[in-house]
Amino acid sequence: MPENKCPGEGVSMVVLAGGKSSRMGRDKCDLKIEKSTFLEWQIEKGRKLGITDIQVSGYHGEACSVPVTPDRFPGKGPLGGLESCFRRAREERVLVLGVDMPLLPAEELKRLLEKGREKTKRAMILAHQGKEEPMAGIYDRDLADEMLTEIRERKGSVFAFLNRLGYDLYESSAPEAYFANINCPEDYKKHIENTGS
Ligand SMILES: Nc1nc2c(ncn2[C@@H]2O[C@H](COP(=O)(O)OP(=O)(O)OP(=O)(O)O)[C@@H](O)[C@H]2O)c(=O)[nH]1
Repeated sequence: MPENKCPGEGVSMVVLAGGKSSRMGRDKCDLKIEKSTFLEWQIEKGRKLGITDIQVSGYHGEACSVPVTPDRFPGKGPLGGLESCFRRAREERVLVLGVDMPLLPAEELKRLLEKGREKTKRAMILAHQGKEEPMAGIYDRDLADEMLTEIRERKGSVFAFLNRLGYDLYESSAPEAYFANINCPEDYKKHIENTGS
């Protein structure tokens, strides 16, 4: 088979951008990194990978360069966001990326996409030094119904869902800083503001 030149071919993307941002005290999507907002910064990574079907999940703000999909069941957390977006995704596999992992480079997502082509389970998530990141993963679009069951009948925890489902890991050896979750003002100061980004 010829090598796939475009890493994002056959893949949709969902940027998770809902929730309360309660630890940050303001919407994390609107924080700045290199003159961009976190939200547009993450969307741009999908474009760089050649993904054309990109949705933003649950964003409460006004300006966004791609379609925003509201949560069908608000308050159900990230799984609720994914459930809504997966129903609209055009491709069978979906790259999921949290808005609060802005330091994860497109190159690392490219590797995840490549590894994801060999996945044996219906989801593959990124891991780093034993820490698993379900908000950076490749998921099958047809998981939407099972996600709905998880949020209707259980607590809707992403990890509980994945444990029930079974999932593959892509264990990354990239530098630790790439995996920073920017959740509170201290994280922002430490990883972005004070680094001159
Ligand atoms: N669509 C959608 N996304 C969510 C929801 N809750 C969290 N997220 C996203 O999931 C990722 C991880 O979110 P968390 O940091 O756990 O939660 P948060 O609400 O953003 O922040 P905290 O209130 O500080 O816990 C982020 O990309 C959020 O934007 C939700 O209810 N709907």
